[in-house]
Amino acid sequence: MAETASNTAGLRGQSAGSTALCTVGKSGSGLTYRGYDIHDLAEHARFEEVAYLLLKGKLPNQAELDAYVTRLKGLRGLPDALKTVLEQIPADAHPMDVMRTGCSMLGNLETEESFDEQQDQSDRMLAAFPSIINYWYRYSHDGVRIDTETDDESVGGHFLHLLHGKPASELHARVMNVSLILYAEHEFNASTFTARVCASTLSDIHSCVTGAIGSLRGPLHGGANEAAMAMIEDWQSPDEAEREILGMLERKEKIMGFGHAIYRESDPRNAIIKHWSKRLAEDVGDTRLYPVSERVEAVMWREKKLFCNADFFHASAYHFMGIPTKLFTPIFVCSRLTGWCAHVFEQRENNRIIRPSADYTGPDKQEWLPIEQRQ
Ligand SMILES: CC(=O)SCCNC(=O)CCNC(=O)[C@H](O)C(C)(C)COP(=O)(O)OP(=O)(O)OC[C@H]1O[C@@H](n2cnc3c(N)ncnc32)[C@H](O)[C@@H]1OP(=O)(O)O
Ligand SMILES: O=C([O-])CC(=O)C(=O)O
Repeated sequence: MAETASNTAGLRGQSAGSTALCTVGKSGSGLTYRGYDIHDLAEHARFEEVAYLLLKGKLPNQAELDAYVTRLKGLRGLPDALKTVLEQIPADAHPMDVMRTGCSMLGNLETEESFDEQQDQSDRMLAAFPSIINYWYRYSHDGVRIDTETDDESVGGHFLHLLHGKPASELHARVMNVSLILYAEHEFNASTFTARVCASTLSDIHSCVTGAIGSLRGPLHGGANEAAMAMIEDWQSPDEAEREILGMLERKEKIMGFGHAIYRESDPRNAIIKHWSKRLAEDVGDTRLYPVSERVEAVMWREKKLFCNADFFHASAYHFMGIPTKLFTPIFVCSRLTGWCAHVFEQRENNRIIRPSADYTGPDKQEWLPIEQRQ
């Protein structure tokens, strides 16, 4: 019997292809999108500019950005057949399942007939995904059929407007903008790799994105922001949080929102979203969740030298903006969609079907047994 090659588990450290889209942790902890540093993008850019950068290959000039924002605004409406499907999905469904179904249904109604449509299809999903999730959420939870075609200038503002039924405050729109930028792209992470594998079979873009949504759903990946919130929400004080974390570490449980497959010392997105979480905590007068989060961060570093990844302070930041925990990972979808689609384009440009080999660990050759002789 062949031996398990444990050093290949999770394909860690192995190059599985090349990309011009993103660097992750190349010199310790760096993160760039097409060469632009994440700090510059989070400080100066609009998410729509970053989407343009990833999807069209360069930063837009003002006229191009204006036209792109107008274009996205015009793509927010949902076909009736999609609304009908969303209305069938129960309120207790997981919103990531709703996203997966919504994307797949959109692909049925507006099928990508040729790869020449890939840009248009990506723009459509970028504009329509906040509509899909919030149409379902508001219908199933509040019994209202919302008009998804709002006039908000940004994807993040559109999302919050649909969710709360009123335009987002300047602070909330700003934080959503930063959050969507931070989540947009991350090289060959699990969901993006899923999209690329699917693209490599020359499948359609909705299949690539639907598969990626499924990969992002899990708590070891995008689902960690939601899982982190579920972990910290009941802790009443930093001392209680410390006791609980020490207990979890003792029991060898995973602490959601910590650690990373690539970064070794820090995740550069953490300091950025942490800053905004603090601003939001001040805004809502929080004296519990933010201090609890900071203590968890300190204890994890002290005990395990494990650092917060992008997800941990997203939990408190989203919570302070009144976003229900179950909608955290769908927001990640609305952002990472841009990275997924850009990777699909890149895969298609220089395609070879992705098909690695495996080290066999099963039994040696066996004798065929007729069914009546089997135990
Ligand atoms: C947007 C994103 O997707 S970011 C990732 C979001 N996911 C999470 O936050 C879930 C919690 N974190 C994890 O499960 C992991 O850190 C992952 C999945 C992100 C990375 O997994 P790996 O690459 O296998 O982690 P890595 O090799 O660095 O693990 C080293 C050790 O630290 C431990 N460790 C890593 N993360 C954690 C954690 N969050 N809590 C407790 N222990 C951890 C591992 O169990 C491993 O211990 P071992 O050597 O005794 O088995
Ligand atoms: O890169 C990864 O492994 C996980 C991921 O998507 C991210 O951190 O944004």
